[in-house]
Amino acid sequence: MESYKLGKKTILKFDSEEDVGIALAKYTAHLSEKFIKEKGSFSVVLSGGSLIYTMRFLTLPPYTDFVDWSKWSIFWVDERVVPLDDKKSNYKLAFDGFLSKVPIPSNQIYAIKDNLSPEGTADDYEARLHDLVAKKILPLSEATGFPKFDLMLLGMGPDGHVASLFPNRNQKFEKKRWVTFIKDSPKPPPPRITLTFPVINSSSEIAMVITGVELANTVKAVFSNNSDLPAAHVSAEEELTWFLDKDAASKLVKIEQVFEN
Ligand SMILES: O=C1O[C@H](COP(=O)(O)O)[C@@H](O)[C@H](O)[C@H]1O
Repeated sequence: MESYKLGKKTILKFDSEEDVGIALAKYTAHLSEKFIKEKGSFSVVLSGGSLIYTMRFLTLPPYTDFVDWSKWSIFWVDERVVPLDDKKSNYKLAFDGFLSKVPIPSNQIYAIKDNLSPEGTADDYEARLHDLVAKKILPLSEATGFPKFDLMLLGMGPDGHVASLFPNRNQKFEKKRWVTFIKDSPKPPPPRITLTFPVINSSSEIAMVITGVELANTVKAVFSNNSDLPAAHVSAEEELTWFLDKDAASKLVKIEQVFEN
């Protein structure tokens, strides 16, 4: 594994997707222990896509035994506005691949309400976050005033999108809302909701989990000078860690060069 760190950004490069998954499980379990010790709870925000498969090692020993799952709460950085049992639902993907295998209390799993319009779904999810803030279950960032999650686990699409913030759509410019919606996502299904950049970037820790050669050009573009791709706008209050396998990192001539840009 190669590791480069500058300020709040770390890039880790692994030999294989499996090595990324093993390291991601270790990292997540370590943060779970740290946050539970510090504040008694651990809020985790999931993406959909390939991330859930890469998280598979967390559902196996030793993590199944020593992680204090009772203190976890689960949110989604984006969700497709489809029924929760639809195979396109990010909730269903996470349930089948992760949540059904670990004992996180069901009342701490914050899925969308799946019987509303995209606008209504975004409003409802935002209102529920406000409610959690009012009940002091979710803190606000002192720096930004937006909700502060402990850990956000993000993937990236080949077009450089993160969450449901796409290159040629305006949602990525949203500065006030916590949750917004999109009705014409370039990647199906078209109706989605998404946390906004001010919320994403108020997270304590963010992991960008990127594997596969099909993302190599996008990784290179994200790390190039003045990239305007959504993934280039991700930052964290404490630490942003990029987990790359060697295929995803294959177009970076030298990893340390990304810090020179
Ligand atoms: O549509 C989505 O795509 C991204 C990236 O998915 P991947 O399969 O290329 O890893 C995902 O992060 C997002 O949550 C999802 O809704």
